[in-house]
Amino acid sequence: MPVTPSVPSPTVADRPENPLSRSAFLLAARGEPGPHTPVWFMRQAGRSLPEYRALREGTTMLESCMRPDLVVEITLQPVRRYGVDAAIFFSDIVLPLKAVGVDLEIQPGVGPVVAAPVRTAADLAAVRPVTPADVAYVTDSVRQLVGELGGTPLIGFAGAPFTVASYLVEGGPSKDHAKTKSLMHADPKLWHALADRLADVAIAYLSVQIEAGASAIQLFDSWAGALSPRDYAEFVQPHSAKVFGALEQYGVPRLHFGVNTGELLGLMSEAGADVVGVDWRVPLDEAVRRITAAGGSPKPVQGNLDPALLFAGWEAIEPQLDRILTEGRSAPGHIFNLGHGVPPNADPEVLHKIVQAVHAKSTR
Ligand SMILES: Cc1c2[nH]c(c1CCC(=O)O)Cc1[nH]c(c(CCC(=O)O)c1C)Cc1[nH]c(c(CCC(=O)O)c1C)Cc1[nH]c(c(C)c1CCC(=O)O)C2
Repeated sequence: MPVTPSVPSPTVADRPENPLSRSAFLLAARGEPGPHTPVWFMRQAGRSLPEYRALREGTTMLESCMRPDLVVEITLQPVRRYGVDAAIFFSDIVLPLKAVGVDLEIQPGVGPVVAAPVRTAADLAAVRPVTPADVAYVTDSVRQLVGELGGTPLIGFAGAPFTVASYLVEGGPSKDHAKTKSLMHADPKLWHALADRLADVAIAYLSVQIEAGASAIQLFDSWAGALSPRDYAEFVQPHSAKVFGALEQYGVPRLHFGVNTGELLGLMSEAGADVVGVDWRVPLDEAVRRITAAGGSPKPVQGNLDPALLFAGWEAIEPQLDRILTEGRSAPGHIFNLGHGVPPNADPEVLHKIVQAVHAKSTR
């Protein structure tokens, strides 16, 4: 019986002369031993950094994403300040929709708002995958970044079909995702057409980033935790699996993350992730058990400090780092991260201290 490799095939980053071949992040993502436990933070670039706020002054979020000078500088800011083991490309999950003409904006403090929500088959015509020509600024930005980052890998990313569909169907952020779930059940044919289209959007956008030099990708299904395992398996998993399947050819590690996905970890792993992101609700050793119980082999995991702990003081944070590092050892690889994004009011000093402490505590 053919055995499916659990780690991607070797890429250029594996050649010894490439500084990325020694990247702690890429080694952990492949389940191989490295110099220390790598750290990066979701939303490490952004409002928690004064240098970000200064640079963004007078430019909207989406305009910033289209200017390589800003994208490069904003992506590098947290790498310089924190010494994290990976950079994440500065963009947004709705950028590829904006790039093909979907009328939307990102409202400060609110999130993506869509002028004409997608609720009928006719509305779907507005949504198509990007071509490299639609996002030449992404290729430019990634190429420049890869040149500047040297031995620090760049993570490309996209929104997963469910999370992006939620913004399109609801018209903006939603707590209960009621319109999206209603559409799924009331008109499964339209739902599957929309999710399939959004899988193609993610594939196209991620391919552009990988072809320009991104060393890994993360598919954010931030809001998938709103679904029951049954609905996730029927309405979402096949579409996320299409994204992961299409990217397998590139051989870069594929990370997958959502919030409140404790009940879905096995299914999200099964969708084709090489690394499973875990929020703070499930300890990493238990996450590994859930991933393995789904029938797979153990996989590298990413996470999972509660972002609220950033405000609790070092005395409270440090024991949590020890606990998470210990629990993370039950996985073949552990990438330290928060359980969700850096809150805008987080203290950059605390994040810097966490990077240094995780490195010091895990150096082998
Ligand atoms: C759900 C989601 C979105 N965007 C994203 C997700 C998935 C990740 C997650 O679960 O947090 C992904 C994203 N958005 C952004 C990044 C950049 C890279 C990084 O992580 O440092 C990433 C990875 C920049 C951004 N995207 C956004 C900001 C803030 C805008 C600003 O600085 O004015 C940034 C830095 C805007 C945005 N865009 C979105 C939201 C919910 C918001 C926040 C609204 C707000 O609080 O203002 C949609």
